[in-house]
Amino acid sequence: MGTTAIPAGGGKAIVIMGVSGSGKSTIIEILAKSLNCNFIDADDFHPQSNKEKMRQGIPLSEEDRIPWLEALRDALRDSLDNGKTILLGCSALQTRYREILRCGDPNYELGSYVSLVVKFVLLDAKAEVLTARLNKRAAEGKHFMPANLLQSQLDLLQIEESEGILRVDATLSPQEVVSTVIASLSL
Ligand SMILES: Nc1ncnc2c1ncn2[C@@H]1O[C@H](COP(=O)(O)OP(=O)(O)OP(=O)(O)O)[C@@H](O)[C@H]1O
Ligand SMILES: O=C(O)[C@H](O)[C@@H](O)[C@H](O)[C@H](O)CO
Repeated sequence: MGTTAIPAGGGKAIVIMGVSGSGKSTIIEILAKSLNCNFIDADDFHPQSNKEKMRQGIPLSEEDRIPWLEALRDALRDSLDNGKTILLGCSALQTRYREILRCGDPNYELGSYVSLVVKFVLLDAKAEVLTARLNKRAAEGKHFMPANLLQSQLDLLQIEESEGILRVDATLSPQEVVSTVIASLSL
């Protein structure tokens, strides 16, 4: 048999996406508890060189992002192959980046944007809200990502209506965001 079998057990991959400060790390932790499933924070998959670049206020390049996204795709595939639902918090700013992640689904056909198992949820908030959150987080010394990289991320964020991405208001409370995701995706 080949390697294109439908994932056993009907697991799903839910990718919580958006720019820095939108709440990906916060939401995946709470959602994972609600769904009793594993989660991956894409930050944990960055090589030290990527983190150091961001720490210095330099946006990642395509060359920095592609191997990172491919490693994340492989992690999604591993989970799905084992029939497990997995959550991923990842910026996934461009359609072509999301295409790499959709390939975690062994049956995904590139360009169709319809994967029954890899779904995207965009955490949506205005720049002012995000800047305030990032400044606060940086002041607390909690994260390597500086607020001055936010504009480069907003510039890169690309959403095509044909992708059918679920858009959720990221200014709701974390619990409300989680409840909305669960209800909207019938999880
Ligand atoms: N729904 C929310 N309401 C209010 N504050 C929030 C909400 N979600 C997250 N925050 C706060 O905003 C800050 C950024 O959240 P978080 O680190 O989860 O974002 P992120 O998208 O993972 O960011 P990055 O991509 O930079 O890692 C944190 O200080 C967090 O506590
Ligand atoms: O695509 C990117 O530039 C990266 O994923 C960044 O978004 C960071 O990982 C994240 O925002 C910091 O936590």
